[in-house]
Amino acid sequence: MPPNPARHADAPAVAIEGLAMRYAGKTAVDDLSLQVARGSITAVLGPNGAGKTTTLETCEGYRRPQEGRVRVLGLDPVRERRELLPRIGVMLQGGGAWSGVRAEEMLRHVAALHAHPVDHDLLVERLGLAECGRTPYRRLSGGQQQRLGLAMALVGRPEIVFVDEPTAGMDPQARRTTWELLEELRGDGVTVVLTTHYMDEAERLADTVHIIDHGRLIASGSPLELTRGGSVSTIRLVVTRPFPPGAPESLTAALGPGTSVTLLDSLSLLVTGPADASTLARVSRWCEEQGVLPESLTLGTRSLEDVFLQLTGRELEEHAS
Ligand SMILES: Nc1ncnc2c1ncn2[C@@H]1O[C@H](COP(=O)(O)OP(=O)(O)OP(=O)(O)O)[C@@H](O)[C@H]1O
Repeated sequence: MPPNPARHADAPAVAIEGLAMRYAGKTAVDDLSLQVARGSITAVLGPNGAGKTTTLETCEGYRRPQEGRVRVLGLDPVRERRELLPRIGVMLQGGGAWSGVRAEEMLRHVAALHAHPVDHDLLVERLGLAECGRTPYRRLSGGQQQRLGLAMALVGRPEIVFVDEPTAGMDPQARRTTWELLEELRGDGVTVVLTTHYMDEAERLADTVHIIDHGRLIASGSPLELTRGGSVSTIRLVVTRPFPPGAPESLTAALGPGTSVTLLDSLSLLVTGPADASTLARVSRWCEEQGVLPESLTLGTRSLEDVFLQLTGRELEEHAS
């Protein structure tokens, strides 16, 4: 059946209900439900192994949901794959191109599969691929492979693109270009679903962030909603000698209700809550009572990093590759 964008025109770009996926009995995705609005950029954020790629692969039709239901543009990605495929763009982790093929040939090949591909030369220039057009895929740098993967996802003028860790391995310039490109796509009404474990990427780009950990959705909202407006609300305490046992509990008791304390490592901890003068004074009084010498006491705005830390008790980046 030829693509018919009018079918399910009111359906969300992505609707996932109760998705569960297991590999050899090990749970990768656990009762996950989320929706993606059309024309938005949505980031699925989580550490390595959280289940991001598996979730995306069910949306792309590469994996059949073991439990639950997945719809993309109102269509079943497995049963209605032929109808859906021309309408989606997919950037796989690890590129998805044949190892011996030249970059430009690969892009032309993918373009030829689509009825109305975008201007190939424009895409090559935009993504800085001109200089490596004749280079075999396996000889491209990691960042060039990423950029080619992105070009392959976009060349077919998709209504929705799934990009798996789009800027992993890219240099800062290529990262910025990629972000601008994804923002332009949103400006043109294209829906972008990306996975990332870069907080700054999610914070900068996404209209909605879904944080997942161990296959479960643990928080959803706009970056502003999740960080409560980025108000000053964290104190990072770094000390010169390891904290005594039970330090987080004892500091929590000293600060009273409304604050939470997370031990980051043996020499640093994060206080989340009102970071006002009285909290600061109590933290330094507690240091004095415990006989620990602060090396630094830093006020900060609550970031997605802090949200993740508070929800899981772990830092995201230490899990990042
Ligand atoms: N083909 C597979 N066979 C067995 N286990 C798998 C397979 N693919 C993924 N897993 C496991 O499922 C879990 C989720 O993996 P997934 O790749 O979806 O996570 P992710 O959040 O995308 O991680 P990353 O950020 O490292 O890409 C992990 O524990 C992973 O080891």
